[in-house]
Parts: sequence; structure tokens; C-alpha cells
Amino acid sequence: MRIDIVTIFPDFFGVLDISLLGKARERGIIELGVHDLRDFTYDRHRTVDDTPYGGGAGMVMRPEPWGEALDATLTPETVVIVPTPAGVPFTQAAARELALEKHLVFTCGRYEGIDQRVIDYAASRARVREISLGDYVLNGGEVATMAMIEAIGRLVPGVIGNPESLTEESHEQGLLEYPSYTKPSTWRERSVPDVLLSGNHKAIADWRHEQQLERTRRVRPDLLPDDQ
Ligand SMILES: NC(=S)c1ccno1
Repeated sequence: MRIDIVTIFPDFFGVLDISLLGKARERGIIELGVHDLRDFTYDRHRTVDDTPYGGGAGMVMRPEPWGEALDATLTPETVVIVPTPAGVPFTQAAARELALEKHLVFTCGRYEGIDQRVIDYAASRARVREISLGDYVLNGGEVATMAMIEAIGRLVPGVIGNPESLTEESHEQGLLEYPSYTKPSTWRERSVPDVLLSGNHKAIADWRHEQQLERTRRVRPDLLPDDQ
């Protein structure tokens, strides 16, 4: 997979050189390109924004630099991801789908957002997904892009050493994950549930599933299937 990010804060993504994604890049599983939107401007001040038509507070990102940034990154296989509070909620299912794509371009808006014609133009050349991390407003798309790259990148085939470890995580089966424990068996007078020490694999699996249901009922009843 190749990922391109267009942003006015390219240094923000330096952290993607380390950890799991850093290793995936070293192994050639994921390629990453970070592009400074100001490199697609030609005025002395490298201007990327201007006042909104129709008035109103704040500034809007100009279409011209974005058009050139898209020209430099789009391919017929690209999925353009626009982080925006006005987007479709991001889910584990979306992360799984996007992890199978060949090329993602993240467009990090700032100010009051990107001129709408940029999104419309992008949609004439590639698939575009406007995605929200949640019902709250950030100062720009960079934090959301980082979170999505983490969620998507770890699902790209070959990135996680043991794919089985992905199957029992929260939201993978539509339920929240069960509680986990490790040594010591007793810590500050709190002991690990006896079933986990029993060696009875069926009893452990049943207990874990029940814990998933109980935690999901308590914390996220909206995720429960109707028959649970
Ligand atoms: N909620 C999201 S993804 C967002 C992007 C920019 N501001 O909020």
C-alpha cells in the first residue's frame, strides 16, 4: 500500500517513521509520502487560504494549491480520504476495507476547511471518502489522519506479525474486547479470574465471550445485535 498525506504541517507526521508503521515501511509493505501544501503555491508568502465567499468568520483553503497537490498524487487506484466533522463516522469495518486498497491520499484541511470544489474535483478523478473520527471539531485534519493511518496501517496484510491477534480486539466481531490479565496472578490483593488459570480452553473461551457481551451491554449497548 502507498499512503500520501497533503498538509501544511508535514513535520507533524515524523512520528510515522517509528513503531509498527516505521517497521512496515522498512519492510516495504507500506510506502509513505508527506507533501507540504505550500510547495504547491507560487506567491512570496506561499499563501494557502483566503476569505470565504458569502462572508463569515475564518478563512478557507484555496483550491489552486490543492489542485496541484492532487495532480501530483492521484492515480486511478487512489482513494482520497478527507477528515472532516461533516463526514461518515470512521469504524473498524472502514479501516478493514481501506487496509485492502492500493493507494490512499489524505487531505488535511485547516482553517474553515477546503474549498468545496477541490473535493468535487477529486471525486471526478478518484473515489473520495469524507470521514469523521467523531462528533467534535479539531483544528485540522492531521490528528484524525494520524489516527486513521494507525487504525488502517495495522490491518494491512503483513504488518502485524500474528494476524490472529487482530480477531479478538474491540469491534472486530462487533463486540468490545474481554478484559486481559498477565502475571502475577495476584496483585495488590486483586486476583486473576480462576477460569483463566484453569487450563480449560472451552471454559476460558465461553468466559471471554460472556465478558465481551457484558462489557458491550454496559458500555456500548448500541453495538449489540438485536438478539443479545
Ligand atoms: N472530527 C474530525 S475527523 C475533524 C476533522 C477536523 N475537525 O474535526
